Amino acid sequence: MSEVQAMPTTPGEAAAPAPAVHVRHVSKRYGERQALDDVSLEIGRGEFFGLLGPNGAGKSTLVEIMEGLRRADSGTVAVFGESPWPRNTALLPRVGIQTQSSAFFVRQRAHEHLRTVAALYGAPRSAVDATLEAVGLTEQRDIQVESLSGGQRQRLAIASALVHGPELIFLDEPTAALDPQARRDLWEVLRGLKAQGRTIVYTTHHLDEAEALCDRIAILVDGTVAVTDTPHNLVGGFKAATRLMLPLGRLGEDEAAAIPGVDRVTVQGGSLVLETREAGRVLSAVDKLTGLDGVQTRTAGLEDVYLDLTARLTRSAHTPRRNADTTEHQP
Ligand SMILES: Nc1ncnc2c1ncn2[C@@H]1O[C@H](COP(=O)(O)OP(=O)(O)OP(=O)(O)O)[C@@H](O)[C@H]1O
Repeated sequence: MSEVQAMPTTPGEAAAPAPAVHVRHVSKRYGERQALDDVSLEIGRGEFFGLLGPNGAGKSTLVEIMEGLRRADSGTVAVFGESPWPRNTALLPRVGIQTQSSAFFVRQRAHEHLRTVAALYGAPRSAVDATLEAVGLTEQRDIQVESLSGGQRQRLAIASALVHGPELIFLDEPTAALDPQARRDLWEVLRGLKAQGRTIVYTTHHLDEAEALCDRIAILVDGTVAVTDTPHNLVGGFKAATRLMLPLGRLGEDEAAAIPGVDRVTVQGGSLVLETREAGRVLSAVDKLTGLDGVQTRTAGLEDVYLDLTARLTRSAHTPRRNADTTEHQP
């Protein structure tokens, strides 16, 4: 098992600042389970980078390796040009980490907890109130951590990752326990951090979030990077069907299916859904038959790209060889 080492630099490379994170050919195995298989990616400074993938794809393992919390079996990782493993104390003030199981000083009040975290990093006390404000916890500052709601604790975990003003922030499903308004509020906080030039590595299962926030995303499937690109390019390159939604009762299913250009007709959530790759032609036919009042159209988004890609790759991975690889290890 080889150590993860700092990236070698050549004289030509020395002039350019190192990327925020550089992962090259990283693999990691837990027993028989290949959690990461030859993963390479580069995250630029100031980039908002999303890490997506189904449960068990290897996202947390990859993030923990980038954070220096876990050692890769092989490959190299560099954070601002330095190896995060073994524990690199020079990187600590530059990196903020929120995990799915963040630890708290539960007997402290929210602001005391954050003050303790700030002190550990040598951050100024003034940062405490500003960070509580940024994550929307000012009103809860005097509440004991153990009495905070799940979503409020989540926000405190995020505040703990931000309070020392790190340049690189790892957020692992930060909106998992947040209500819709708190989620949108956090988006604004994150956009503010991005505007300040900070780099954000963001793990999420919310595709709308990745589409709205991330400059680039990587989709991990079965421990390998299936694709890395901007949400815009991924959606643009995906030739998906457009869905036309008609109020029920407007057209019969058979009548709709007979319209030239309609690929599939289903009934979903009170609508007759027509899938087509010739939206203009079908819309004009629907217009002639029933008018377009109340007709909605939906084009493909990142979620469609993600579902298509992960379904295809997961299907192709479910060969006898893959099954043999995975039967012994459950999360
Ligand atoms: N400490 C461990 N020991 C054994 N197997 C592990 C360990 N940690 C993770 N695994 C396995 O490695 C694979 C990748 O897990 P990982 O947690 O990195 O995936 P993930 O993409 O973060 O999943 P999720 O979206 O569910 O959080 C899974 O099959 C998981 O069961």
